[in-house]
Amino acid sequence: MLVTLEGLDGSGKTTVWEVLREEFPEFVFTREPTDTWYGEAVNRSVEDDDADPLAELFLYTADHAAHLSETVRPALADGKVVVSDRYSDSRYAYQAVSIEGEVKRPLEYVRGVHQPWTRPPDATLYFDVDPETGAARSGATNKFEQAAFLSQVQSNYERLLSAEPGRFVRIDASQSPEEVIDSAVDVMERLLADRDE
Ligand SMILES: Nc1ncnc2c1ncn2[C@@H]1O[C@H](COP(=O)(O)OP(=O)(O)OP(=O)(O)O)[C@@H](O)[C@H]1O
Ligand SMILES: Cc1cn([C@H]2C[C@H](O)[C@@H](COP(=O)(O)O)O2)c(=O)[nH]c1=O
Repeated sequence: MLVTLEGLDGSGKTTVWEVLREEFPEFVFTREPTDTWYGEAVNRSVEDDDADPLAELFLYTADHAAHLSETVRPALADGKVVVSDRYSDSRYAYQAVSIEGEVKRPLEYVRGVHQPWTRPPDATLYFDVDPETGAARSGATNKFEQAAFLSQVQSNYERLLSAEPGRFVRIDASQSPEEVIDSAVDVMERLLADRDE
C-alpha cells in the first residue's frame, strides 16, 4: 500500500511523517524531492528564482521516475507499506501553477506526463492549511513559500480532492501539532484495518 502526505509548504507534513516513522517502524518512509543527486538537482532549481518552469517540472519528474524505480516499486513488490512525504500530487498542484501560460490546461498536462508510467497512491493524507499560515510557518524563504503562490497551489489541490474524494483524507492542519498527529495516526490505523478486512 502506498500512502502519500500532501499539502502546502508549512502544512506540517514532515512533522507528521517523522512521528509516523516512529509509530510504524515496519513501513518504508520516503520523500520527494529525494535525497539522491536527482533530488539535489531539484533543490538547486527550487533555490533559483529564474529557473525555467518547464525545465523544473521535468527535473521533479525525473526525480519521481528514479524514486519509483529505485525505492517505491521495490518496496511495494516486497509487500511493504510505503509512506511518502510529497509525491505526484505535489507536481500536479505546484508545477501546474508555475508552468501557467507555457501550455494549455497545465494541471491536465502535468497529469498526462505522469499517467502512462507512474504508480498512483492508494491513499493520500491532505494537510489542509490556509496559504498565509503555510507561508508563515515555512519561513517564506523561496519562490514557492509565498502566500499568493500557495493560494493558487491550494486551488489545484482542491481540484484534485474533488476529482478523487475516495483517495484523499482531509486533515485540518490548522490544529495544534498534537491534534494533527493524532488525526494522522488515526487515519493510518483505519487504512491498515480496511486493508486487512
Ligand atoms: N500543527 C502545527 N501548528 C503549528 N506549527 C506547526 C504545526 N505543524 C508543524 N508546525 C511547524 O511549522 C513548520 C513547518 O512544518 P513542517 O516542516 O512539518 O511542514 P511541511 O508541510 O513539511 O513543510 P514543507 O513542505 O515546506 O517542507 C515547522 O517549524 C513546524 O514545527
Ligand atoms: C515534490 C515537489 C515539491 N515541490 C516544492 C514544494 C516545496 O516548496 C519544495 C521542496 O519540497 P519540501 O517538501 O519543502 O522539501 O518543492 C514542487 O513544487 N513540486 C513537487 O513535485
